[in-house]
This record gives sequence, structure tokens and C-alpha cells, in this order.
Amino acid sequence: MSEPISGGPRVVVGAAIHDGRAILAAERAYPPELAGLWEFPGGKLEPGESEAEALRRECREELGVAVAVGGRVTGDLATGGGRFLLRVYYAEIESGEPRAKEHAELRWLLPEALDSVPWLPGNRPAVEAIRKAFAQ
Ligand SMILES: Nc1nc2c([nH]c(=O)n2[C@H]2C[C@H](O)[C@@H](COP(=O)(O)OP(=O)(O)OP(=O)(O)O)O2)c(=O)[nH]1
Repeated sequence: MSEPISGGPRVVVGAAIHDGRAILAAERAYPPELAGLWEFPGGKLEPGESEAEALRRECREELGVAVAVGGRVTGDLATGGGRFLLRVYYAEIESGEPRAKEHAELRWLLPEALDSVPWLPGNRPAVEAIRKAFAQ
């Protein structure tokens, strides 16, 4: 598949999967410079794919679950030194039990424990927004 000629940032979608209380965080296993940092399951949009389709595909591939995609958590977040635009959506599991097929570890985090893992730096505003949204 060819790359777009205008070398603008690529859209990356992330799923803030929640069960009404906790958020599913995932520890990256690769590449070495990102391994050990935590993220929302997701990845780059493939050509012709909608953001919801990309999220459903990535959650199936990475976690083995089907998700229903909800609303956006925040506006676009620039990550990867400006190479990516991260768009995080709320999501809920429709079927399956999440397993770390590509990640080093998965953890359900309550809002007060969201800071217990080192997030990818670009994810901070989304993590903050989730904490506020879930705070009682
Ligand atoms: N999946 C994901 N990527 C994120 C998040 N935050 C963040 O800065 N990124 C960055 C890390 C990566 O450089 C890039 C997405 O790459 P990725 O490796 O997840 O994408 P992909 O699944 O399509 O991977 P690949 O096939 O290209 O290896 O976006 C996040 O919350 N989730």
C-alpha cells in the first residue's frame, strides 16, 4: 500500500475501553524505545478504513475482543514528535475477555490508579480527561 504524498501526520486511534468503573491500559512490548510505556489499544488507520473500523480491528487483533466504539475522549493529540495525531475514543467490550496478544501486560485501572503506570507522554491529556470523567 502506498504512503500519502503529503507527509502530514498519520492518524492513530486508541480505545479507552471501560467497564463503567475501570479503564483498560496496555503496556507496549515494542519497539524498544516505547517498551514499558502504557497506552490505549489501537494503532494506525489503514487506507479506506473509518476510525471506528480501525478501533474494532485493532481491539480484535491485539486483545481478541469485539468492542462498541463510543465518543471521543479529547481532541487530537500530537504524538511521536509530530508524526502522529492520536484520537482516543471510549469503547466497551461487546464480547470476549481481553488477552495481551501483542502487549506485555494489560491492567484494569480505577480512576484513582490511572497514574500508577507510565503512559506514553502524548497520552497525558486523554488520561486526565478520563480521570475527570470517571471521578465521582
Ligand atoms: N496504539 C497506540 N499508539 C499510541 C498511543 N499513544 C501514542 O503516542 N501512540 C503512538 C505509538 C506509536 O508510535 C503510534 C502507533 O503505533 P502502533 O504501533 O500502535 O500502530 P500499529 O498497531 O498500526 O502498528 P504497526 O503495524 O505500524 O507496527 O502511535 C496509544 O494510546 N495507543
